[in-house]
Amino acid sequence: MTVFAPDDLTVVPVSLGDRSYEIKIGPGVLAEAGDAAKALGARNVAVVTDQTVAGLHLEPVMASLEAAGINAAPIIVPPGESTKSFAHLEKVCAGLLAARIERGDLVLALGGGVVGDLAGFAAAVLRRGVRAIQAPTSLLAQVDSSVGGKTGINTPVGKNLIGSFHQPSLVLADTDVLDTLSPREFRAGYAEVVKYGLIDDTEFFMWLERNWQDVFAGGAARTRAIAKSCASKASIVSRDEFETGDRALLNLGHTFAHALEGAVAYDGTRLVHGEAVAIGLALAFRFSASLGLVSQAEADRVVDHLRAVGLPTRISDIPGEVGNADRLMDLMAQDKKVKAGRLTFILVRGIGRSFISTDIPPQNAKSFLEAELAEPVPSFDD
Ligand SMILES: NC(=O)c1ccc[n+]([C@@H]2O[C@H](COP(=O)([O-])OP(=O)(O)OC[C@H]3O[C@@H](n4cnc5c(N)ncnc54)[C@H](O)[C@@H]3O)[C@@H](O)[C@H]2O)c1
Ligand SMILES: O=C(O)C(=O)C[C@@H](O)[C@H](O)[C@H](O)COP(=O)(O)O
Ligand SMILES: [Zn+2]
Repeated sequence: MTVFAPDDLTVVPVSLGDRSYEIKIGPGVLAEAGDAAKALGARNVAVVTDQTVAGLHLEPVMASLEAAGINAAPIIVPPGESTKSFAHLEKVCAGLLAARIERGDLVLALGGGVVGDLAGFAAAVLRRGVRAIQAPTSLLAQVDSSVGGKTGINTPVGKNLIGSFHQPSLVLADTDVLDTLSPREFRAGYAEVVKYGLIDDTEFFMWLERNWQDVFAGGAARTRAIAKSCASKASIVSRDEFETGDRALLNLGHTFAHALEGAVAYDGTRLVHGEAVAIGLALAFRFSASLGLVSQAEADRVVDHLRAVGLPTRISDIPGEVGNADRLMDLMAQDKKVKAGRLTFILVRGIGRSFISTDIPPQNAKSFLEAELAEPVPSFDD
């Protein structure tokens, strides 16, 4: 259920019993940070952010907290995927302890998914758990990573392998801050928006095909896409918080995507998460087509949409070497959906018709990847 409140504010509830919370979406909602932290009973708030976001959006958040009588301490990390590491987790935890963040206090994650995952995980383990507010500043974080409580860091053998489920107490998605996001990062976030249509909402995918330019331009269509994405995620998370079933559908494209991110050693100059997801979505559709589950025409339609917005859809779109099929299979073997050594894939019978499959022989996946890697493909914007 999405509640449309006055003054352009959209509120999406996440129903999780005593861990329920609201996602507030709209222009200027970050100004509520101080009152929200006060209402949650915090005296001290540590604002974890990255250097880029700090330079653009930290000051008004600090001012809002201070105006509400809260002691606010910034903790600033370098931008980029390599910050989701043990080394930076240690630094953030040291900063939280130095700021004397107590169990009744709050960690406020101001940034993209990297800051959200890292700060959320630090909050989960600090003093065995303090509360967090997610204040997502990238499109990807507003439509996905700030919602649902997955937090964590990467390791050299795989993405997000160390982490915890730790739901935020509130999500403040300020649509104004997206104006400073780079076109590349906005596009990358859009891949996770498309994902919701592909999982179980054909209508939404068709709406995106018609309206993506308006979503990119900003205004009502963008807010609608963010709210719709949050509502989709909230619905799945509410029925399967700990991914024992349906929540795995949110991983559509991710078995491949995470292996590709690992293969480039989380080098964001070559590949950022949303781009990996775009390639992963295309691979999931082509893999499903190769298994006879979906028509090639339907797979092409998805690829056409991703390419129309400027997203990559092939492994060869990643600059430089990514390694061979064996390397990618090794990385996929560390996927958290592996059960008794068997890979789980999210496959599709159509657009909006995804399902969880645990019975794909590994040889099929390897042959598929070999074929994809052998494909001679000219250029990214082909
Ligand atoms: N927890 C989850 O459920 C979940 C879901 C999806 C993705 N993720 C994780 O999220 C991460 C990707 O998140 P991301 O795409 O936001 O990457 P990110 O956090 O690296 O942000 C992307 C870039 O945009 C910059 N940025 C962020 N907001 C900005 C703004 N308003 N203006 C200007 N620059 C801004 C950042 O400094 C960074 O350089 C990955 O680690 C991925 O694994 C987690
Ligand atoms: O929230 C989820 O569940 C997701 O799968 C969302 C994904 O977009 C996200 O990238 C998530 O971090 C992947 O989860 P993981 O468990 O495969 O690390
Ligand atoms: Zn993702």
